[in-house]
Amino acid sequence: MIFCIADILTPEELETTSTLLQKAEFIDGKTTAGRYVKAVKNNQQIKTDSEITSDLRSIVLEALKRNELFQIAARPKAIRPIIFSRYDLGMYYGSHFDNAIMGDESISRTDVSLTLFLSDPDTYQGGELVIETSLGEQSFKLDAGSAIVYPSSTLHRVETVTEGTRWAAVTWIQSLVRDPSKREILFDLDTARRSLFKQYGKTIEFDLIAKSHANLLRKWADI
Ligand SMILES: O=C(O)CCC(=O)C(=O)O
Ligand SMILES: [Fe+2]
Repeated sequence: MIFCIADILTPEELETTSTLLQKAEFIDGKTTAGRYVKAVKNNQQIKTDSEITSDLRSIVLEALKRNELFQIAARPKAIRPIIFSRYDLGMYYGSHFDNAIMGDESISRTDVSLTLFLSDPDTYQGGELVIETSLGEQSFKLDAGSAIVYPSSTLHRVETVTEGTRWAAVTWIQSLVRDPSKREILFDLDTARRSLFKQYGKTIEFDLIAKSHANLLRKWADI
């Protein structure tokens, strides 16, 4: 499933993030691209070994940790170090899929990809994230502070920016539940369980759904 998650960052966090990004140093995005992807990657990425980057990463990581929808949609086991990217006029990231395994010393599998949009969509033209799905191509350009999570197995691209600058944060998640269809079942049960509890409290129906959710999670989680 593809999820759009609104307002991951608060307006204050968004402002701090924008201020820090303006001061950050950027390098060619090709430096972190694999052999085949280099040819289609034309963007800038923040230098990772700086205090600004660790401050930016903490803000986004904290925001992801407290976001309930992100937690139940992705079921994160590990989150890769967040990359901040910048697409100026003419920049793009052509069609590609993300590496299945990432990292050197600490490696993780990429199950879910995430883009957190950091620019107001009115401030740039182009720059849509386009994902190939079974229903055809779907194009996303979200509000600043909102994120999209989608299966890392998809082909996707970032359209050329034709005006302004597109800022974004991207990362990859190894999920506790590797199979997207199993994640979807757990997501639905979790949503139903929460809604039942909110409406009727701890009823027998709530208990049965909550128990089934927990038992499937126990069956499917790879720890
Ligand atoms: O910036 C985006 O929306 C996606 C970037 C991307 O696909 C990647 O870094 O692999
Ligand atoms: Fe990608």
